[in-house]
Amino acid sequence: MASYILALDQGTTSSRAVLFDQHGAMVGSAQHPIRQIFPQSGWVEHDPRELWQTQLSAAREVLAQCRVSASQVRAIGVTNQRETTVLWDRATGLPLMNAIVWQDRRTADYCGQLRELGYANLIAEKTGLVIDAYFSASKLRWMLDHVPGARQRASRGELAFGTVDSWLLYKLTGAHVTDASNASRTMLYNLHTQQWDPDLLALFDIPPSLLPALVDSSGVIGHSHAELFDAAIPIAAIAGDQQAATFGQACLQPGSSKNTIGTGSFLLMNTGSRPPASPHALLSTVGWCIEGHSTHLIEGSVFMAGATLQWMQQGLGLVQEIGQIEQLAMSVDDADGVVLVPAFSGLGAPHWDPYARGTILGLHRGTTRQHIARAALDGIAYQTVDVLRAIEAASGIPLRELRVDGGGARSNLLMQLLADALGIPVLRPANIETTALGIAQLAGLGAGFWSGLKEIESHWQADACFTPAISMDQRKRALAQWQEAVRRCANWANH
Ligand SMILES: Nc1ncnc2c1ncn2[C@@H]1O[C@H](COP(=O)(O)OP(=O)(O)O)[C@@H](O)[C@H]1O
Ligand SMILES: O=P(O)(O)OC[C@H](O)CO
Repeated sequence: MASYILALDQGTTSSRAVLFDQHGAMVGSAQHPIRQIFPQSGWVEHDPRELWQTQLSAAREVLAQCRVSASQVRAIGVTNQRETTVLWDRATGLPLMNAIVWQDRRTADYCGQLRELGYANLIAEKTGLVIDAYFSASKLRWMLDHVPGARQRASRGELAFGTVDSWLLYKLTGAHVTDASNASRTMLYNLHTQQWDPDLLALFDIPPSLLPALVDSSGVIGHSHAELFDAAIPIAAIAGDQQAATFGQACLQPGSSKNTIGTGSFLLMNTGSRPPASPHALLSTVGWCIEGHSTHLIEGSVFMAGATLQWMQQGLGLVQEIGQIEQLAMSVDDADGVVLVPAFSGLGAPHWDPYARGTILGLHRGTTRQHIARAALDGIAYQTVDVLRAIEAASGIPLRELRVDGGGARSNLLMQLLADALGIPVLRPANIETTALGIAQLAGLGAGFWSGLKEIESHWQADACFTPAISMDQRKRALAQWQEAVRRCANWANH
């Protein structure tokens, strides 16, 4: 009887379940969208119960659709939007409030105070992170300070904190665990000791009893509750979605890199068995931890990429379907001087400005929605250039090509604009669900379904290669205009 690996990919905009066969080929998938809750400007929340219910429904659906029984599933791997913070009651399993999503900026002022108090070097040295509202620590502190009674209950050991992986693992198995790839995004994990850091817990005023236990990214962690599927299934991997995508893109050697264009855009380079010495304005993060050995990555995180197109569809009502933005943008030769900086949630790497806001410059009477659509795609590409240049400077390794995946990789025009802006070839794999593939591979390795990295690498196949088609001069001019636009949107929310 054939057997399979089931990947659960809880992303920012949807919960997906993808089934893979013995060859690493996708045999089916199911997906449910997630409600985005915006209580105030700069705040973004998800309902944790919805994250779980949509994830469970997607898992059940893909099994039913493919007529695969739970006993045929050798292992489940869980991957997730990172940093997003959940706080729940250990006794009832109920969340105390909505999850605070990674894009949420409510703790920007508190993070600014930490920077002013001179904690930037200490935090960078211990965690590899830049002080920013992006990470979980300040979000968890906010919850403890704002949910009535939470701090007292936390100090009595009644509450549990987790990123979305922990929350899903808790619902699947009852265990309260996370792995180093997710822990390294909390700002509470020490990259060098590979443990939660007591000094940081004290700094953020977080009781250690809230924290999940640390487990390997690959290896059997537990089994799903029998009543969830028609048999208990081993859970054999956990990893943050960007790290899983790096694995799924077969970036297994130092120097290899990928960019995922989903809600945000995340460029990661493998730096081997040690954290990079000086990540500059980038992040040093754990890729995956197998048998206690961590592989490290350097990362540039951009907060709004594909989400810019969602805003154009849902916020502006410019198009019915996101795919139509590409058609609009293709009907003009260029953006005709319009530049769109998608700083809707501030700017991440390498600018780190929580008070920057989205900007459209260069409008004139002849500007059409086609030009604005084109400028939106350009803006997604130019943000990647800023990050790629910073990664090259930090690592000393010039990139010769870039592997790209995520929902944005569906757009051929965006892939071409990216190659034009970067000046290097952009490779799109046959399976752009590389996040799901990567976590399936980690689970397959952990459950002994696949023999090792050699077999895993053979799963990667190219679908298309986009090569730069503009001159160096054109690129230079476009990027200079972009840099100027970024400068002008800086600190906008404080004006
Ligand atoms: N045809 C398309 N062209 C460009 N972008 C697209 C297209 N289809 C989807 N997207 C973008 O992909 C993003 C979703 O990608 P996905 O990898 O599913 O993200 P996430 O994991 O963050 O939920 C959306 O923000 C959407 O704008
Ligand atoms: O849900 P995604 O794919 O946009 O990924 C979100 C990132 O993990 C945030 O750090």
